[in-house]
Amino acid sequence: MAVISRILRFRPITSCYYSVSRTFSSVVRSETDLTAASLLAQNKPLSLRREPRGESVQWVFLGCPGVGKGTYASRLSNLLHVPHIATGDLVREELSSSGPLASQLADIVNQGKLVSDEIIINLLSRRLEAGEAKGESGFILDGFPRTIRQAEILEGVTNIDLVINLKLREEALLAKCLGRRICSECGGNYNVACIDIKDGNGSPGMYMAPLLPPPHCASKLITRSDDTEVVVKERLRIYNEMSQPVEEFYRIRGKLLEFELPGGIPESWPKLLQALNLEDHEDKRSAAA
Ligand SMILES: Nc1ncnc2c1ncn2[C@@H]1O[C@H](COP(=O)(O)OP(=O)(O)O)[C@@H](O)[C@H]1O
Repeated sequence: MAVISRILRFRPITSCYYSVSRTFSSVVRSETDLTAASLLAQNKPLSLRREPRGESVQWVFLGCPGVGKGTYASRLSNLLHVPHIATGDLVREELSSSGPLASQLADIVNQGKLVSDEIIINLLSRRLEAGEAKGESGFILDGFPRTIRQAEILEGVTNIDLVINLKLREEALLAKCLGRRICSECGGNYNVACIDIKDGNGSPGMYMAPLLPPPHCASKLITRSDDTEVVVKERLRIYNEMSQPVEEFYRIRGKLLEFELPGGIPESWPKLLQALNLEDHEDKRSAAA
């Protein structure tokens, strides 16, 4: 089983093998050590040997706020039996705790800014270590990496198989974010926005039905505090500035699969499965459960 926090072996240019036991977080902290981060910073060749991890995928979802990363990452996680790890969820869990980071994080998140690489990597490594202790293998990351530095660190500690870049027409993104609702009891994600873009100027129309909650959740819906118009616009701006370069990072490494969402879940899910060569997967009907 290989997760990021396991023992990694690096082959530096001297050609002898070093065995470096590092947690993901220590890669960031110790800049002078022989780590993936420092080798990358010095432009030294790095060869990473991983232990076999069976069939578990190590995938990443990229895409603007509101595009639907959580929806499709969670469906694929059910289908492929690997954990869906959303760094936004890790940040929100920390926010709702009384931990020392909570008030510092609230200010950052409510302004639509990015949390520091160090904090996010600490949260992620804690989550990966807890998963490893439970015997998890593989992952679908959602919301990480979001900066080139995060992508370099991730690339330095493990091999990402595939990066799915979800795209949605810009007119729909803001409405999708503003329509997001969460059930305060079961945590279910819904969307009350009804996107109905008419044909025009040579572009086809697009319809995305709302994703309404079942009756027992309907009276318990809440809106994320960072899903206001001002904050969503800032998050979209920051995505374009800080996270879009991550797409290019993976494109030049031949790992990027671009996927333009053709509409809502009924149209998009089968097409995504097709693009991933999973259309014949036996569990696909239960994936949405
Ligand atoms: N990889 C990351 N790096 C820095 N900040 C992050 C990261 N992931 C999540 N966050 C913080 O958590 C917030 C919510 O993240 P997320 O739920 O992924 O939102 P979005 O809907 O914008 O994709 C972000 O606006 C940011 O403040």
